Amino acid sequence: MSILDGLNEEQRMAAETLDGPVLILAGAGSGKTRTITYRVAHMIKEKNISPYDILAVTFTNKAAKEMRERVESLVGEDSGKIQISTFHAFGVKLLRIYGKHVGYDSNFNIYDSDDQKRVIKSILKKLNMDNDGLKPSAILSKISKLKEEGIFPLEYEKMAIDYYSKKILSIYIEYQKALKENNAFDFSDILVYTNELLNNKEILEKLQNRYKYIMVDEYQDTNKTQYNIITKIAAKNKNLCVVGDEDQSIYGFRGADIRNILNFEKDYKDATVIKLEKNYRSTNIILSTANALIKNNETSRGKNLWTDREGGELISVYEAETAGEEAYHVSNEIKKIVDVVGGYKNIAILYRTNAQSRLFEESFIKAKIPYKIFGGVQFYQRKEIKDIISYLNVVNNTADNFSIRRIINVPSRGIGEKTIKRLEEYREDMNVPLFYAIKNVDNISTITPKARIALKKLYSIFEDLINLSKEETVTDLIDTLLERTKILDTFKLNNEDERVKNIYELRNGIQELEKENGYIGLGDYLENIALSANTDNMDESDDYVKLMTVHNSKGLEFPVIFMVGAEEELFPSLRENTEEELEEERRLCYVAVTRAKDRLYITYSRTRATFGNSSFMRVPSRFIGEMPEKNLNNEKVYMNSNGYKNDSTKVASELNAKIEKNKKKKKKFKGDYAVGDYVIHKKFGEGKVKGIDINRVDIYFPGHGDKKFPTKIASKFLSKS
Ligand SMILES: Nc1ncnc2c1ncn2[C@@H]1O[C@H](COP(=O)(O)OP(=O)(O)OP(=O)(O)O)[C@@H](O)[C@H]1O
Ligand SMILES: [Mg+2]
Repeated sequence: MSILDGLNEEQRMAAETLDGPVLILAGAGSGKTRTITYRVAHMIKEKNISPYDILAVTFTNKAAKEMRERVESLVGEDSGKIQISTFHAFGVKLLRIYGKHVGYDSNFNIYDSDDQKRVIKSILKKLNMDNDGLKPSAILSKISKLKEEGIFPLEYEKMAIDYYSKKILSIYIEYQKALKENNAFDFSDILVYTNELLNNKEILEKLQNRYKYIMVDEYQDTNKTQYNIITKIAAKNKNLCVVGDEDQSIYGFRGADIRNILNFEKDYKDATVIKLEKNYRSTNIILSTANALIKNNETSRGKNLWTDREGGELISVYEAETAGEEAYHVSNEIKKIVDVVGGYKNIAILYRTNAQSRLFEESFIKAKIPYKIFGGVQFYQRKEIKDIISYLNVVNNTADNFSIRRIINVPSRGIGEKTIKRLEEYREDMNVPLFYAIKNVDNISTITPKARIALKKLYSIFEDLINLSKEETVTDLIDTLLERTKILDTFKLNNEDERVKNIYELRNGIQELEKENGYIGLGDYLENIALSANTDNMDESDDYVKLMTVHNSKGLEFPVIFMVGAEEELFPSLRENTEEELEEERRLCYVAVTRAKDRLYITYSRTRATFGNSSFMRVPSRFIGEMPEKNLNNEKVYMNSNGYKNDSTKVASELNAKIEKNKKKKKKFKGDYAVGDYVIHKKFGEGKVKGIDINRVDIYFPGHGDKKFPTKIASKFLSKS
């Protein structure tokens, strides 16, 4: 009996080939993740390889947790010694140890997008650009993209020749400086600096000697920095096993580079390449549908995935009149099938954008269907929770000015704008963190006695918390924090019960965590929160319907999938219309379809409110038309015996005709704009018309995002390009 008995021949071969580079390139549901999980167990249990020698990188915390549990069930508690984590968690671990080499203290904080926005805003102010019409979120996504592609300020300087890029460059430089000054990393920087660490020969050698066997799941979605990190550490032993599926690369928009997996054989000439062709997940109906769909991608190399699960339920396609009716239909179907499919827990709703969740939520509440949404605004993003976390951030890292600024007057303690301005001036003059300016408030003569007392009180709270944090649990820390700041009293006074409840929930969560894991240091706790992701708390056994974006469903599987909102301009969502982007959307659809084990439902609506209240006529997604007709069971009103495709074309052309008619009608009073036209705006520069509504023109301006103008007055702002 071997652990590897649980694998088929090809999988087994991949799990047994331990020396040298191995590439497992295979389609969805073929057991890639299972293979590396078993491979790890086999190494430890049957090959006597020390668990400390192994580095396994997964795409999400959830995947890491699952892999660890799986390995544990196969080998026992040795699994705890293996480094199984996401790239980010691995990076943080290294930076805690070696951060000094890249200019960081080990107690660094991790900034989320809200923190990042605050940093950007303060820089815009500092550079006198806050009236330039630049959107912090647009700047941030540009900077992150540059980082993910490995382009740092020095390199960007050479590329930044136009007006807009030059502005971005100056913000980028200041931004990096600010993060370092506050001893904080943003998400991308965790990887960027981890990679930089590895330029230190001594450190690199240490890591190369330690991690003799490396495995990476979902390799098709690694970016350049992640690629570099792995390549460097693996360079000595070259025992690198990567698994992935080029047809599931869905993070190109965020800098993932599909070439990393496609060039593996070039990078490692002696690589063993293994293809897995048997799909264990889905019925033949679902699998053949996915195969047919992905064939439409030029870049797809074609797959011979097969399954012995012959036949299966046809894919149900449903056309709703409105988006609300779509949600209603889904609730109805769920009620019909829930008992047959083994409960709500076996059902997932996948959509293209988080915004679509609202209607489903409403309809599930009405229908009394238990559900949980993964993604959207997260618990830790709530104001009151962020406030508490900001206090803890300061306790953990007193250089963190942004966290201090956030809570300096929360709850209100009489510290006003003027006082803050004087503290900031002192901070700048003396070149110290804000924390020390507060400590030395007696030296700032311009601060009023009243404000001075308040600041001293705040400082003493911090002093006590910092002392406590060295020996007490995080729960104790929170209790003292609540008691000393009286933050709950303010909420209670204002009848903000929800906030009070949330803070208690936070506290209970910490207590649970401590019960499970014993003592947890403050730094570890904060890291845990910062790296937590949407799908972390998904428990397969809890009996509720799970709702999430297709992106978040990556690597997961469910007996029943509802793929909703299958409409042109939503899925595929065509932002800029390039062929490459369309192919990424198709890969996303392939991911959605292949999450389903037994049943797949596809729904779309003929109308959907997009801009504010107005309803837009919709066209069914081209992806439906690319699926084999014989696999689809149309519940469409327009269906007849000729099969789906004909109808799809008919419906589409009918809708298109309507849209054209509407467009023409609108053209009269909207000043002659048509979708696809280029226009010029004084402030935002050149933009492209994306959509026209009865009363709005929707225009995309590179660098500024989407802007909407009332049609009646649009011509005042815009001229034709
Ligand atoms: N040899 C096997 N015997 C039994 N079940 C298997 C085997 N290989 C895979 N499976 C099962 O098939 C399903 C899909 O496997 P897995 O999630 O590892 O596939 P994957 O290739 O990683 O999929 P994805 O591309 O979606 O990440 C799982 O439920 C897994 O347990
Ligand atoms: Mg997988």
